[in-house]
Amino acid sequence: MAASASPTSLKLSRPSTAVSLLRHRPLSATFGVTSLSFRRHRDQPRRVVVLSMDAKPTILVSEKLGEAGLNLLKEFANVDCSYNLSPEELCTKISLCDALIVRSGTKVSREVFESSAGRLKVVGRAGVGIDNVDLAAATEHGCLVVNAPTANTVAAAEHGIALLTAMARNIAQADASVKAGKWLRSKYVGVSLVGKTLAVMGFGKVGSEVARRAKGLGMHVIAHDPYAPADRAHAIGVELVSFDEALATADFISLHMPLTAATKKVLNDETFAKMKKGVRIVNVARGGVIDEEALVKAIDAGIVAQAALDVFTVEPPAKDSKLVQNENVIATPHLGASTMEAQEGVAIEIAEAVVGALKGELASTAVNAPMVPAQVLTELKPFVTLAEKLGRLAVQLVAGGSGVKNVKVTYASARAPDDLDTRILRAMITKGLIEPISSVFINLVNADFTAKQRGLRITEERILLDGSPESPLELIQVHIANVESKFASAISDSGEIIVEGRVKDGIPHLTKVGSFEVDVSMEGSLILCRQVDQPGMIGKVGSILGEENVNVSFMSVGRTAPRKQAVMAIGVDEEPSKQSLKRIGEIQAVEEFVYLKL
Ligand SMILES: NC(=O)C1=CN([C@@H]2O[C@H](COP(=O)(O)OP(=O)(O)OC[C@H]3O[C@@H](n4cnc5c(N)ncnc54)[C@H](O)[C@@H]3O)[C@@H](O)[C@H]2O)C=CC1
Ligand SMILES: O=C(O)C(=O)COP(=O)(O)O
Repeated sequence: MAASASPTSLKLSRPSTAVSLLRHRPLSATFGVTSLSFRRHRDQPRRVVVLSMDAKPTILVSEKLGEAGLNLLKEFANVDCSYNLSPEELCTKISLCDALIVRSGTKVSREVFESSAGRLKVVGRAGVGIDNVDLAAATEHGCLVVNAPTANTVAAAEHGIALLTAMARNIAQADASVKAGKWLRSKYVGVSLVGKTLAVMGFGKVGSEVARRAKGLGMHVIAHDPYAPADRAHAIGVELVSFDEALATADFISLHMPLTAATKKVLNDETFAKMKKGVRIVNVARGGVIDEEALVKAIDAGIVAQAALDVFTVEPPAKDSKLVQNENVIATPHLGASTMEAQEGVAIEIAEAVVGALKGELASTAVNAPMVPAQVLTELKPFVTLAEKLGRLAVQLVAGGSGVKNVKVTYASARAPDDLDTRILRAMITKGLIEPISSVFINLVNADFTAKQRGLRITEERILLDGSPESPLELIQVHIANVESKFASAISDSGEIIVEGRVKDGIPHLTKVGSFEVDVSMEGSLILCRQVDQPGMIGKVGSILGEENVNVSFMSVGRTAPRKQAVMAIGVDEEPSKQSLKRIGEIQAVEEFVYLKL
């Protein structure tokens, strides 16, 4: 059945409200001001609708944070600074918090997310390493994790260099002996750095700053990092080498990789055996990248001459730790990021990221969600709303009992597929598909995970259109296969439920249902009626709704041919009573109808 090309439509005028990508529920004071105008209801006064106005969010800060960051947080939220909480105390408090800010000393375990019972929306790590946060659990609970990846880079690099030089010249041991009244000049003869080879393991932000500084000390610097671009290394005169080559040639090894499954205990019995005898090791990364027992053995065997450690597998390490007590080891209590400057920097960086995330903005330092540049997000914003509404509408068209398993999303755009980032759109369609039929809250963080968990397979298809790619997208279609519909006209010729939408003047519009073309703004709620096309239908439906003061915001009729079948789409601001819907269904020409909440 072919539908007519141009649906008839009446007028709408309505500003769009803010798009929330990350929030579960409205959080801070959110004012949505809606002014409606519609020809058929000219006598109605303009209205201002306050959508919601909730209390301030609560942010728990569980470790010391710089003052400037705290002040930023306090402008927006209630801030609870509670340090040294036990795991049980943290789990108890967290159910009353919308955000949690930690450093390396707080374990944000699965239990923390479970105890939050859905309230915790963002965990901010005031620093780089997120190995103390259970990322999988965060994602499963739809909780965004953000970090502050840049503000402590220089501090960590400077600490690495401080440990390197202190170790080479026995500064810590010599200082302790002078304070103990000794004067052991021949015992503390050190080694020179100039001309020695330093292997930087992990050539990221800290690693490359260490390399730059070590070159300034006259060292020959090599680096191992399977993911670092060679040109970045060449630019500062560093050669990238294999792991084994780094171990075999280094006089000093400085560790700067994250702690991951791949880097856990990467220095172990086997790898110590590959090192040059007398090598010296600096670790400002994470204790877990070294097998600490193996390090003690390697020191005892003379393979490792000295080690300078800022980080430990368990922090603080045991008082009688053989490693810490070894006279060839110098240790600091995880001080890499602890400069006044770095702490003010990370505090501001994390406060901005957490406040932004609580406002529903996308964070550029998100660890478990797509990072989308601000200008791409601005462009996609109306399509984000459209995507969610299409998903919401499509799933409500499915007849009860038939499970949605296969959804295809088609994006038609004149932009090259690589220029269109659909991750947010897919997440919002998923949100629209799942939320109306479950109690789960979906956001950008947990959308893919939740879809997979529910056996919902979402495939995406791009259609490349001719023409000017001014807008990122022309239209989005959502197809649901292998289901029955409670509105048979929503099933297209291909046997799937199809809904299609476009953005017009910044407002999402429904432009197709099944094979019928309509044009109705997707705000408020929607009544879809299939009827025999005949005069007076709009009036009949309109007056039933008008009788109970239900405001019609938009009407559109898509028909196969004059006086044949037509689908009428009616946008309403208020929910009509069951009685009114029944009366619409009883209009003689109406063959089927459905009421949908957008
Ligand atoms: N002690 C302290 O207070 C501080 C410690 N850190 C730690 O320093 C480390 C580095 O931090 P950033 O440089 O900011 O991170 P980054 O992400 O900029 O750099 C990490 C680098 O490690 C590389 N890498 C990943 N797997 C590797 C592997 N198997 N072998 C070699 N390289 C690998 C990555 O490609 C990346 O280039 C992290 O573990 C971080 O937690 C950072 C700041 C302060
Ligand atoms: O940023 C990092 O990765 C750090 O290790 C710094 O840890 P901290 O914030 O000082 O507990």
